[in-house]
Amino acid sequence: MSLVGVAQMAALNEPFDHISIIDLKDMCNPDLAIRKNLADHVRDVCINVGFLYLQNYGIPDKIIEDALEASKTFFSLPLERKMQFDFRKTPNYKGYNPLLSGNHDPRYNGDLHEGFDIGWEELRADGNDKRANDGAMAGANVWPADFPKFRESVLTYYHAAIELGRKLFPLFALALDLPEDFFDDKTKNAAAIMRVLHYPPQTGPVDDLVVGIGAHTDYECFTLLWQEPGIQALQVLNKQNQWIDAPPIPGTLVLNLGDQFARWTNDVFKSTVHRAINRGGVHRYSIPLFFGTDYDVKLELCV
Ligand SMILES: O=C(O)CCC(=O)C(=O)O
Ligand SMILES: [Fe+2]
Repeated sequence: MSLVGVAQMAALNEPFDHISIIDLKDMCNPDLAIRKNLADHVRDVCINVGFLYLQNYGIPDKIIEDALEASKTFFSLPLERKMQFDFRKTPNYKGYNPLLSGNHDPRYNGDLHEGFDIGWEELRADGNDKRANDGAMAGANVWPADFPKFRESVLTYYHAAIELGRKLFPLFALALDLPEDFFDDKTKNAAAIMRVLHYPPQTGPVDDLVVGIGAHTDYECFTLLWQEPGIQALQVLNKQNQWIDAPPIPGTLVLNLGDQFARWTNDVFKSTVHRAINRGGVHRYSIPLFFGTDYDVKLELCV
């Protein structure tokens, strides 16, 4: 059946009420039939939901723990110190985003989170860069010089997640019935902006105009999201406009599709609206990494 046929069937389906777990253990299996079987599951979820959990994603816990620890320390610094890295003062929006500086959904009063944005950078600057730091978001990252652990830990996670993202493109290609190397020449200097986020607890009377991050879709091909265990905040909108909780599931990352894949597939793949509200009474941290292609890739219909 063609993808369009599958999409027509999907349109008849019930709105989703949960988010599936996809096990990546067979992602690089030498047997194509096994990889294809995995890709078929991915395709189904991409057409119907646009959100999934990834299991066996291959990033060691220690790398995640270190990035979390360093992020907590950074966000606990005094505001004046953090404001030295204000993203509005840096080339192409790298650095610190204070609370309420963003507003993903203009109906609300601003996003109740602070963040720190980085783009491509080699961990060791030895002149052997694996790729060029070019494209629309080119420009150096900014880092607190007296807190080297922050750069080391956050960038180590960034590179581990980039490795994972690179392996996912062939899986998406298979899911779209394309050659597995379809994205290879389109992801040489792929867009890959990562944000470390801190959501303070939302306490007091519930005000629907106050959210951690307002309802939105992501822009790129897909997002890999690590969210802090044990704290429910992320929600995903289904076809009946119901908010479905996407709680952290131990041992998984969340993956959601973005507008670039939706546009590229003529909306066969779904870029699903989501938001986060941190009403659990505790501080919450999350780390999304937004994967696009090279900035100059032409989006020609691929299904
Ligand atoms: O923090 C989260 O769970 C969601 C973050 C998000 O949706 C985003 O940064 O685009
Ligand atoms: Fe998002």
